Amino acid sequence: MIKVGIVGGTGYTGVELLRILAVHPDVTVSCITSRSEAGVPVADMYPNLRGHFDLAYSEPDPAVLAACDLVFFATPHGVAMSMIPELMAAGVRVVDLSADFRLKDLDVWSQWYGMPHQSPEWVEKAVYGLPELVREEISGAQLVANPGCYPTAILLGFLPLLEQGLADPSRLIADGKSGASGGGRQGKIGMLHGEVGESFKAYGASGHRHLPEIREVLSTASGKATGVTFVPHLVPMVRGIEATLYAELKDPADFDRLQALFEERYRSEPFVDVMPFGSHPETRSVRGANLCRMALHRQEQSNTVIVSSVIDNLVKGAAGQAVQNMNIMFGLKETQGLEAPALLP
Ligand SMILES: NC(=O)C1=CN([C@@H]2O[C@H](COP(=O)(O)OP(=O)(O)OC[C@H]3O[C@@H](n4cnc5c(N)ncnc54)[C@H](OP(=O)(O)O)[C@@H]3O)[C@@H](O)[C@H]2O)C=CC1
Ligand SMILES: CC(=O)N[C@@H](CCC(=O)OP(=O)(O)O)C(=O)O
Repeated sequence: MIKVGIVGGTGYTGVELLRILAVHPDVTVSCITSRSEAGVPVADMYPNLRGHFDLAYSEPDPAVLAACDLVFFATPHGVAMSMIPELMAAGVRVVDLSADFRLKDLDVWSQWYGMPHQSPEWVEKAVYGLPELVREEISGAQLVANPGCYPTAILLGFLPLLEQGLADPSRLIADGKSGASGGGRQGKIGMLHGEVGESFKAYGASGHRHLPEIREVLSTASGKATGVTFVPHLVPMVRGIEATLYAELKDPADFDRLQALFEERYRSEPFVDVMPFGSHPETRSVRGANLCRMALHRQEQSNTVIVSSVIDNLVKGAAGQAVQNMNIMFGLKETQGLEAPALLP
């Protein structure tokens, strides 16, 4: 059994990790932290977990975490990087759900996250945990940087086009929409039901911290500098991201082979579903599932290919992908604990 610790177990992604790990046959959760709820039994706080966990929340203790085989950080940015050197020295493997190790360029990281990096020596060694892109590297990694939620939906949709050099990499557009759980559980006025309900708005149009992450991964994957316009939106739902992606095809004749190309690219991927050409994937079709579902479109009289990509931000966009990465790191069946279909309606 893999002995797992979770730092940040009261937040949305931490509790989603617990929900998934509750039925994972190869894992025991031995430690789950919260500073504000230390001493409170997990099942008292989250009754959906009654009967699954006897644990109570505890203060983060590096000595206890160092005794785990793997630690998940489901904490705000800046927390994991302060504890990583000690855990790495103890031989613990880590999947960090925050953005601390996602960007390779430290100056760009500091510019977007507003603080100096505390573990620069581990940034280079960390592997960006998008299994559909770098599965082999993940299997040997000690530290995996779990991708951001918007980047997961956007990268999976753009990758087949850029890997094959079919689209102009300088003119990509990603229009992202997220449910409010993407903002986390800590109180923010902008996330109150009275603010989010019956409303729909763009935010971060002049630049969002996921922009450098999307740009860096696409540039590495395509071998070319990539120009992406990314605008996120907040929609009045709890879970889910829909990303509508636009790319200019260099040669319109390639439209005829795009569907086959996407199907081939993801044929052996258990967590990517390419729907029939012209479909409109819905966020509710992936709610609770570790799945990115996508579909291609061609708008009439244009060379623009449109990809609609949906994920559950808390599952394929966070906790599910983190467990997928753990499975790969420990040589388990990649789908272990992640096979449940979406909840619908
Ligand atoms: N929500 C989403 O859809 C996604 C989130 N992420 C990322 O995952 C991480 C967690 O997100 P989310 O679950 O939404 O966040 P929440 O705000 O819901 O939860 C944060 C958790 O971290 C703990 N925490 C906060 N500060 C510290 C600290 N200094 N030291 C130790 N623990 C701390 C909190 O508990 P306590 O304060 O009691 O210790 C809480 O359990 C973030 O980096 C987020 O950006 C990634 C993809 C998607
Ligand atoms: C709706 C909402 O607020 N979404 C968050 C992104 C979700 C998230 O937690 O970002 P990471 O995946 O990088 O951790 C935001 O825009 O900052």
